[in-house]
Amino acid sequence: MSLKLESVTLNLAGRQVLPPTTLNVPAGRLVGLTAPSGAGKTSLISLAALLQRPTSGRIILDGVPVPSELPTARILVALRQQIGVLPQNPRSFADPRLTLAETITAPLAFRDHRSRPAPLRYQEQLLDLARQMRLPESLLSRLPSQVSDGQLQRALMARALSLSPRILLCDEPTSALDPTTTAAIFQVLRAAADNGVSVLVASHDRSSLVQYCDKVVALSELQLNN
Ligand SMILES: Nc1ncnc2c1ncn2[C@@H]1O[C@H](COP(=O)(O)OP(=O)(O)OP(=O)(O)O)[C@@H](O)[C@H]1O
Repeated sequence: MSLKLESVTLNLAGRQVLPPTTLNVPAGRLVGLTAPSGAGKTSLISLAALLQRPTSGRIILDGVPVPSELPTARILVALRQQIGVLPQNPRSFADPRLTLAETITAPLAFRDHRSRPAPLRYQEQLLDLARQMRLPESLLSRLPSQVSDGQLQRALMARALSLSPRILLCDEPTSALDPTTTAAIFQVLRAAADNGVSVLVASHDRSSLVQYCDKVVALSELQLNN
């Protein structure tokens, strides 16, 4: 599913935190995004994830603009379920009461209208996702407070992949990882793109972006022609 942000802006607390920005991530492409701290990369990802509405501009999925009037909650949920998001700060995002197994399978439980996480029902997918993310099975019963930042980051990446998204948005996916695990994560992102997923990766690790991405863009370049 292709993702296009067309001259999107975001105002928060009366201030423009994202100036007009245009970005295109075609289906099957892995696009890297670099930006200085505070330039608006997290804001851009939250717009692309349909977690916030742009103040102006349009978001276009597979050529179809997302309505600027809030679509019904059901349509919005259906669209969001096609978009996997790895947040920048895993520690503040993860629910401290859920085990890694519950965290990873929570989107599957939500999709199936379960009121509680049910990792045993999704055991096969859980083990497959953990394997892809190089997470030992023995960690899956632990709480976020009982694992390292890098292990939690990999669990949240597994969560982002759990619904087989058609768009994947990753905010600093390897900030807490060693070089070997970083390479493994980028290989997973590469494989997702090769399977037709549109992948956007924001990272300060420019050398990994250059090594694995089809294209690396600076946020400032996306704002020049608007
Ligand atoms: N709720 C808010 N209200 C007002 N300003 C905000 C709010 N959230 C973020 N900002 C401001 O918006 C700008 C962009 O924030 P954003 O989090 O998108 O930056 P970023 O590029 O992801 O930065 P970093 O790499 O440091 O995480 C920053 O200057 C920030 O201070």
